[in-house]
Amino acid sequence: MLRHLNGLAWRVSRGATITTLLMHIVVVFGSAGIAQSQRWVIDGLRSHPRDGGLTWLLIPVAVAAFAQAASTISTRVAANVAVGLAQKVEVELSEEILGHAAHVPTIEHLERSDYLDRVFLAAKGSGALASWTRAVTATAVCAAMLGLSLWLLALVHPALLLLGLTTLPLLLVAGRAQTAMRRVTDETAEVTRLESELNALVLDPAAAKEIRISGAGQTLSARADELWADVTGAHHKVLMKSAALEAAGWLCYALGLGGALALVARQVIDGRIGIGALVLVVSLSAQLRWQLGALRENYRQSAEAGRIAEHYRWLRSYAQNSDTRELTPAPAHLTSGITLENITFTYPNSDTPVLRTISTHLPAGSVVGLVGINGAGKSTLVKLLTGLYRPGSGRIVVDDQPLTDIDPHTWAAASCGVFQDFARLQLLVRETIGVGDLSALDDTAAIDHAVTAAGAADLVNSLSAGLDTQLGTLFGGVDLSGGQWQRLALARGMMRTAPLLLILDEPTAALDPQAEHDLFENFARHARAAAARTGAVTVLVSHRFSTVSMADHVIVIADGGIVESGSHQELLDSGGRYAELYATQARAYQS
Ligand SMILES: Nc1ncnc2c1ncn2[C@@H]1O[C@H](COP(=O)(O)OP(=O)(O)OP(=O)(O)O)[C@@H](O)[C@H]1O
Repeated sequence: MLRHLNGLAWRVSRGATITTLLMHIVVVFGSAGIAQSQRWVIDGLRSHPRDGGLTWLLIPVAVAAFAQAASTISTRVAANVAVGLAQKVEVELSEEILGHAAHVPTIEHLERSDYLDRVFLAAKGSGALASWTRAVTATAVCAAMLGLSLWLLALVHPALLLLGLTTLPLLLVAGRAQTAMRRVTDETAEVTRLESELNALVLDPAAAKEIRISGAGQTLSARADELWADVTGAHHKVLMKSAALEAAGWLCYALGLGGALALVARQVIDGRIGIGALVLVVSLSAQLRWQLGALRENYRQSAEAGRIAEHYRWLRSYAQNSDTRELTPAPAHLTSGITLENITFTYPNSDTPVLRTISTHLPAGSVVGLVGINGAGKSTLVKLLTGLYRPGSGRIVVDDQPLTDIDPHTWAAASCGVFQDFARLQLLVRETIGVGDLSALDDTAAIDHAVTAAGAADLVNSLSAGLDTQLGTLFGGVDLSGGQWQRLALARGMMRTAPLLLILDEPTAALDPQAEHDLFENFARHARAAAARTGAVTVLVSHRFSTVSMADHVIVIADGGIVESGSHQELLDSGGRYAELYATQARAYQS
């Protein structure tokens, strides 16, 4: 991972990478130079006669001034350049993290809290991760400065090396504190996510209506505050414990330092070493304290980045593992159609199967209606067909090829659809429609065609800047009614002109009956054109029988299985579940 980050840093700015490295080397030798030159000056004062001139002072003073200037300037330059470099690396890393999250073709992981925790921690920590190289280099620099200081001390008296030992407890404590903090951060990730979600909900304009009317805003805020108090409470406990251990570590170091100063003072009094050595030890002791603090802090940052790197690696391997097999692209045409063989499915966060045994054939070029009461599993079946979820058992076969052998990205590119929980993309109108087929994002003619097919031409023409109108109030654009947003979602779903699978999952729920009728006629034309070109299968989920009756073939789902199938008329004639649902709806319309 560190190699990957170094590679990223090198790619985004070679100059900054080299400058940081050189500046760090100057810092290491600069600090040792300062201490050593002080010793030369003091010892020189004793050994040179007072009336013998001061030319001997020139070299040590020049070394001291140069070392001081070089060390200070290099520290500043290294810090500033490293921050700029880390920011650039962070941008690249954030893109990679979102790329890994988007690369997974299914969506079941988005409902797994362990996955979401990892994404949350990796995305939140991308700054720390981007600074990993800097933190590791700074740790190495501090360790080198510490080593150099200890070496200079050993030159005064070998016993002073023991001062190095007294720094160990402090370093051990830093490692322990880091491990404890990592554990508590990972353990509280889900609660932290929930707290952010609650706060976001209070500010979300879409949820604002219900929250204001129900007066739940304060309750949600209070709940978020409670969760935050839990998270900070857990962190606080670890911090307090670490602070106590750290204080013990510093005490150990202070005792060592006191002993070292006493030893050197004794040597000076006995005339075994010069007073310059005492000054050197005092100067190095001050530096040691600073070096230790910096070592500890940089180590903490390195360890923190290492923790984030673990989540990042997990995400990367999760995204890569999802397509390790040899896969073939989706076919250009369907000849036989799509077959479902003994499909079962249970959501990852549930124990109750939604689909028990689904076996059926959806012929190429046909329009298939899916019918069933709320919660019967219609949308779930649609998600399995589009490859957003994988069946628990059984298989989906496209012509004669199992769907699991088809590259999911090409299958997604061969599918288009409109779902009941369609997205309200707050972009320009042309973008919110154009993302339905990224290759045609800049193709105004294709977008106009989709707009007309979805019956959204009047809507687009009524907007002040037409296709270039900004949508949504988040960015000062216009807001639309539910039905108008839905029409744009429909236009988006119609951008792909040669799909193999067209999905309409209750696409017209927000439209009035006349609008629905017009829309379905338009859509049927689109579906027939696609069927003639590619043998596309159209799956239509609707509660409105006037719409379902236009399908070639209707499948009734109940209790996790298919209870009836046939044409609209056949099902009415058989007097089964479909006829019963139809009669209930007809009565409701009459009354
Ligand atoms: N992400 C999910 N995690 C767990 N359970 C889910 C999830 N999505 C749906 N379910 C459950 O699966 C069952 C089938 O849901 P599905 O959305 O497929 O029904 P549906 O037939 O499309 O219903 P509706 O007509 O209301 O749209 C329901 O009991 C629902 O609660």
